[in-house]
Amino acid sequence: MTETVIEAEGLGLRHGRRGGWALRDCTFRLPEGRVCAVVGPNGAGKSSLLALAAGLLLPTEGTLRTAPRETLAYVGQDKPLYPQLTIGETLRMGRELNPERWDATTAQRIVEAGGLDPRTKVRTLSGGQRTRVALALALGKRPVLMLLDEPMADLDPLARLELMGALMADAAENGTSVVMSSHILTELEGACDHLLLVDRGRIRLCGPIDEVGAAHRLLTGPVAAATQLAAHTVVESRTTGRQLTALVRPTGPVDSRVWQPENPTLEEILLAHLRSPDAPSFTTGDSLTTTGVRA
Ligand SMILES: Nc1ncnc2c1ncn2[C@@H]1O[C@H](COP(=O)(O)OP(=O)(O)OP(=O)(O)O)[C@@H](O)[C@H]1O
Repeated sequence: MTETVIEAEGLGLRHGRRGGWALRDCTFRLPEGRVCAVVGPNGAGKSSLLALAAGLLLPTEGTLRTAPRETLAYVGQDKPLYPQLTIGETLRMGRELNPERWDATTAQRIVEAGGLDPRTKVRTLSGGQRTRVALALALGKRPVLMLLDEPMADLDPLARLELMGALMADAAENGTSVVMSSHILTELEGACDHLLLVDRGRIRLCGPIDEVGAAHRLLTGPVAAATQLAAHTVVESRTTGRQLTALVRPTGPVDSRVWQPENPTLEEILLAHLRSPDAPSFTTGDSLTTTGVRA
């Protein structure tokens, strides 16, 4: 079994004593070397989870273990950079703070690809340009685990493609584990191989994207045969006249004389779970087994 970069057990977080639970009962593990999409609606708990993983917040209950702090890179939504420094000075600071691991070539390449002059002050940069510098700084650290909170939100489509490509190439070349959040699945689909769906503070889906896809079927058949579905885990079912369409996790063979099975898209799987808050969660075996986080 591969090493683990994040392991949560019974993880819960309240923001402040009187706040509600931003996360509750979260148990999962993320194997090393994956590019994981953390998706979920606004307010689901994605940023809270990433901030916990980055060590910026402490759990209210349960545990969260990650790779050692000095091997993490975190880019939050607010992209904390020093506004009075130039881009060049920012990268030099990155090098000084990470003398052992700093990869100047990669950091510079990311900055140059955006046509940015290293003499430019950070405070004069646009939101998307700041994101680019923050990602250059994060990649330059040559981290074991990159935690990116909505990294693509303020990038134009070209910059998004280019930076996503750079991130993926880096992850593939160096085996970097990447965890990035978005509330727009299409932004991450294709780039990620692992999925974590967070909804109302709970983990609803967790596992390799291909396994999550393979575990679900979209069945269409007569309403009269609805009772047959009880043999499976029904995530969502909808009727149109006499026809029933259900997203299920089959627990055995499906009678193909009665049901027309299709492979749902990932978006269909996510939306069905979000529309059905009481549907059971799905976590692949490998996402639950405890192995201990790499020291
Ligand atoms: N500093 C804070 N103080 C109090 N409550 C907070 C704080 N930060 C987040 N919350 C609450 O915690 C819950 C989870 O918020 P979080 O920011 O983690 O969600 P999110 O999935 O990242 O949302 P979005 O997609 O909108 O960024 C929300 O109910 C939010 O109101």
